[in-house]
Amino acid sequence: MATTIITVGDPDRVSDVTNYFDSIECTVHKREFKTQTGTYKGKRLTVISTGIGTDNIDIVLNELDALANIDLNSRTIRENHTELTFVRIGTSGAIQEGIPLDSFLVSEKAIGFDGLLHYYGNTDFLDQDFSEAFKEHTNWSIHKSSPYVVSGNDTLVSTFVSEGFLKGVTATNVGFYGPQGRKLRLSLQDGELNNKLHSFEYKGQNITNLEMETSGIYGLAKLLGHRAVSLNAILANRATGDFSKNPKQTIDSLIVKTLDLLVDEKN
Ligand SMILES: O=P(O)(O)O[C@H]1O[C@H](CO)[C@@H](O)[C@H]1O
Ligand SMILES: O=c1cc[nH]c(=O)[nH]1
Repeated sequence: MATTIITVGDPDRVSDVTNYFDSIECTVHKREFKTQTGTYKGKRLTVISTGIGTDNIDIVLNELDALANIDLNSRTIRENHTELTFVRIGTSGAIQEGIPLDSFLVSEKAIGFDGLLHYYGNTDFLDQDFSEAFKEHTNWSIHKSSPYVVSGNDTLVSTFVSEGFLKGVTATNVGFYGPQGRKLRLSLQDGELNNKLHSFEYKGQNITNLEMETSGIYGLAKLLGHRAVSLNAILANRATGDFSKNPKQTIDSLIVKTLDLLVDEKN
């Protein structure tokens, strides 16, 4: 495993990334988790698919951390901590009209509706004032997990912002349909939720986009002493109802841009 790890949702996206590599040294595939390690322009990288959702992120981040920081023979924590860098290359839907289709957005923060972080201790880094303001604004049902707010790695976020990525607050949802306000045959507990996300503002920050992994990645990376950044290819704009006409091309350009930026990165 390399110390810089690209996570993607879709197992097929792993080879979309590694097709650009100079060489691939290993491939492993089990369930939705496909992993390839190789080099791109001389930089060693691991690419892993996580499938969908923070429940899978819990498995992926804990197990990759274990490979780096636990001696699996003696089952003891290694004395010297190895810091990993996680870079999510994912897709997302914007909820503000001003975010163009096919743009790239780096998540400065995530607001997680998934509840994963509440199962861990030592989460003092969560922004409680932000989540309290959000719960009040949305009249959040007590039957749902309590939202939590967590930041990405500042240095990594700045690197991508300086390369023209938009910056935003990403809502990590616990599902794709009801939790993201999509209606097929079922009615919603709060049909106004996406409008409330759209109108929410806290200290000049708006919620910008929806996806399903970032809060778990940011939260576990902080707990485990790693760096993380989440990059979103904006394929839908839920506020305008528009969808990308070239999703494959947009994801591909995000992959190439990210790989080139990672070559210049420190780890
Ligand atoms: O394209 P990926 O990386 O899977 O990301 C987004 O797409 C999936 C939902 O379609 C969720 O995993 C969401 O986070
Ligand atoms: O709207 C979207 C697009 C991609 N992934 C999501 O979870 N939501």
